[in-house]
Amino acid sequence: MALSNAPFLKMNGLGNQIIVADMRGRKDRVTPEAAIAINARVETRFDQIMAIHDARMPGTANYVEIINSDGSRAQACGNGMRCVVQFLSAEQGRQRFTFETVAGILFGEEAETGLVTVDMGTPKFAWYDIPLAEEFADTRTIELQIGPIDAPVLHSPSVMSIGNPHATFWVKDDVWSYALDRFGPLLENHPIFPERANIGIAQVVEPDKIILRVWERGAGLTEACGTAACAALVNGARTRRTARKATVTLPGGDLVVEWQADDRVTLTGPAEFEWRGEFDPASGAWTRSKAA
Ligand SMILES: N[C@@H](CCC[C@H](N)C(=O)O)C(=O)O
Repeated sequence: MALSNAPFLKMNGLGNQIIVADMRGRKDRVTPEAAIAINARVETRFDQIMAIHDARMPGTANYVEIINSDGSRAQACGNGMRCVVQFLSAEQGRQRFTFETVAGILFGEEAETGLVTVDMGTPKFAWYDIPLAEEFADTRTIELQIGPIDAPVLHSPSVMSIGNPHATFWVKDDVWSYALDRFGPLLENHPIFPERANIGIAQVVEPDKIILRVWERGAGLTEACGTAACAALVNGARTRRTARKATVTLPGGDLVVEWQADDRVTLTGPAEFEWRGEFDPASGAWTRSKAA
């Protein structure tokens, strides 16, 4: 028997294109084929689908699954979590939520200002946790063998996991002068990253100001990436380039990231509703709702 369509909201978190799929009360999942089909249409091009399922663990509001636009599954998505918090907050009239994700238990809260803060958990630095394909005693700076690319600074990133794998490459000049569209795929798929990696190019302007561009694993160049902003701040602080709290400016705008004394990392920024529709989680066939 065919299942009914599931409702979705098209949202964005600082220009990170997000589809919030309401899978509550259902047993099925969004398939990779559906994600690829949805992304193939210009109107629904997206970076991540955040699929909200019924809670599986006591004490959590929901289980949230994350699907990249290439159909792969991700463990964490900061901008998407803010969209989920804003959707549930508007629906339920309460501001604080606890979620289960593959990356662990995360917390989110919408403030009176409309900005949303998510607690993204604790960073991991061990090579096997990121993961890397070979042992590195110190992941604050690793040397990559990349072959003859014309940007030597793109050989020595700081690497870590904030649920998902990140490499932050530090540059002293303008982040826009680097052909991230060309280097991104090469670095994302470098053999040192057995599960691929999100690639950030970061410039520290002041200890509390970072400019960042990101090539996302499974999604390519995006306007903003919340977990990459967390990685830039944490990697910046552990290499003594930045303070433990900073504004991270991405093409889509600003995020505030703090690496707290208890080791947890928080991310604050906007989330915006665009339009709603319904879709078939198996095939990706969708229609836009007439209601706003
Ligand atoms: N847009 C995200 C990150 C989404 C997941 C990432 N592409 C991955 O595969 O790890 C964010 O805001 O954090």
